[in-house]
Amino acid sequence: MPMKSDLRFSLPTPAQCGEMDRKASETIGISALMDRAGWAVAQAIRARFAPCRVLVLCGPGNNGGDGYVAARYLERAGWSVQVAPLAPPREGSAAFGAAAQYRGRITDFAPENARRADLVIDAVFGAGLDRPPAPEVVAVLSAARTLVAIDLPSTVNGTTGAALVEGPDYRMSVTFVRPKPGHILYPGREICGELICADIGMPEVCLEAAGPTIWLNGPGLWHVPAMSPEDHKYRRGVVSICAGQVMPGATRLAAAGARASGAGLVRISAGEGAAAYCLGAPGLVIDDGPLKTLLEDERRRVWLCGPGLTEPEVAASLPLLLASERIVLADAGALGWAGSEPEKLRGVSVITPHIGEFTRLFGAPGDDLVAAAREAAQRIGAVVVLKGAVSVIVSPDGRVALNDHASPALATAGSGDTLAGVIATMLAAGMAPWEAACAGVWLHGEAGMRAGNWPIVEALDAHLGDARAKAIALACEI
Ligand SMILES: NC(=O)C1=CN([C@@H]2O[C@H](COP(=O)(O)OP(=O)(O)OC[C@H]3O[C@@H](n4cnc5c(N)ncnc54)[C@H](O)[C@@H]3O)[C@@H](O)[C@H]2O)[C@@H](O)CC1
Ligand SMILES: [K+]
Repeated sequence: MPMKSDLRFSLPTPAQCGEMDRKASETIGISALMDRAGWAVAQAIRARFAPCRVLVLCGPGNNGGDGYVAARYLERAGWSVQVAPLAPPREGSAAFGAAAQYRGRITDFAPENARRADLVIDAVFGAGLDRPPAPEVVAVLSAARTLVAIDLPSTVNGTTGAALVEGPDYRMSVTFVRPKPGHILYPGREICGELICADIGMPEVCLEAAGPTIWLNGPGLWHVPAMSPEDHKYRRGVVSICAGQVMPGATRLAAAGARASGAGLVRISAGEGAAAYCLGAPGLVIDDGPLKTLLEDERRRVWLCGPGLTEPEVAASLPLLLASERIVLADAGALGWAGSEPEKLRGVSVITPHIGEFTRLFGAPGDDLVAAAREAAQRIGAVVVLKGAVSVIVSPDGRVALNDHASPALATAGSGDTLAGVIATMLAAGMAPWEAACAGVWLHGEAGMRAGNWPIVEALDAHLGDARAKAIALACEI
């Protein structure tokens, strides 16, 4: 069973929102929530636009109901408003009540009306969108000069962020209670424009009843250990890294990332290649002994295997690490070594593939990254960090964190090696694998945001300590 995490980080799917609405209908009532939702939309628009001619496109469901309410409040504020219904709401529904309360102008659901308006509000479909909208709907949306979505654009899958059809981009989307995964994941994120999440007083029990399993990554969802007067290097944690002879740079970057994010001690297991590392950073310990002997030291629990390793080098190390039941983070060369047989990675704690590595291991993920990463995590029993502009961090128990705390500055060679080092440090500090991976991805993103314009990968290290301090401070505030 997925563990319950803090609801403030939750990203309920549209299906879970349906569950939340059902629970809400037993307590606060949908009409009250709809009134607050429509009011929040009108407020967000009034705060960002000067009074202008508004057309509200209303669908048959509750999303349309929110549209009628927003129309009523904008009209009350003196704006020029028209509503274009796609289809009438079901009699007796909350949306039916909202439509009845709107007594303003009604017009046809037609492209020419959208073209004439200064601002078009899309209240056609929201969480209930369950198939691609008809071409007539897309034609009307596409005719708009400026579009604002209520909850979600009527073209975007709220669970996956996939565009169900090619459609227009929005200036802003106003959602309620919590963002949905489709607001965070690409391309939905880009289509939505500015995202506003309005508090409409949804009782927390309703959100809890929805049973969210997807979370927005951030401090408070996990806690990174702070510095303590009782610290010593083994308490902070030892990170051991398998090193190769051909590409020492990747190993060194991972080692530097591990040290800069607060590891107590970083050791490089270099075997016959030790000479290549001995002249590197003086704070590193280089081991030239056989791996088997190094594994006799029980304090060396956490191992990073993959950055800079050839497949034979992985073959000579990873099976030994797994046999000795170490906490292993597998990346880069280790993923290549597994090829299209991900089961070879069973026993590792965390893997960190980018989309190309993921595809080689598990096949193309398709439109639903979360579902694909979940399946992968279950298949190998390890945390999967699917790296991208929004990284997807999945535990085998089904918990998912979406990380949008990142910067395009991270899209540079070696950045993944640094990340692997940071996650290894979090594991060495005693964090559980999913939490460690979430924390590592966030710290790496924070360092990227602090590193300024076009940083080289080594520049990230200078910001990892401050990133960790910020994560600790933020988690205390929450
Ligand atoms: N979750 C919340 O906290 C709240 C949600 N509210 C609103 O309720 C919305 C969800 O309402 P509903 O569940 O009624 O769903 P929608 O209003 O999104 O759409 C439902 C209807 O559209 C039909 N439909 C879906 N896709 C279609 C397509 N491509 N072509 C034609 N018909 C299609 C469905 O069969 C259904 O009849 C949210 O998006 C939000 O705007 C608010 O009213 C109040 C609070
Ligand atoms: K909508």
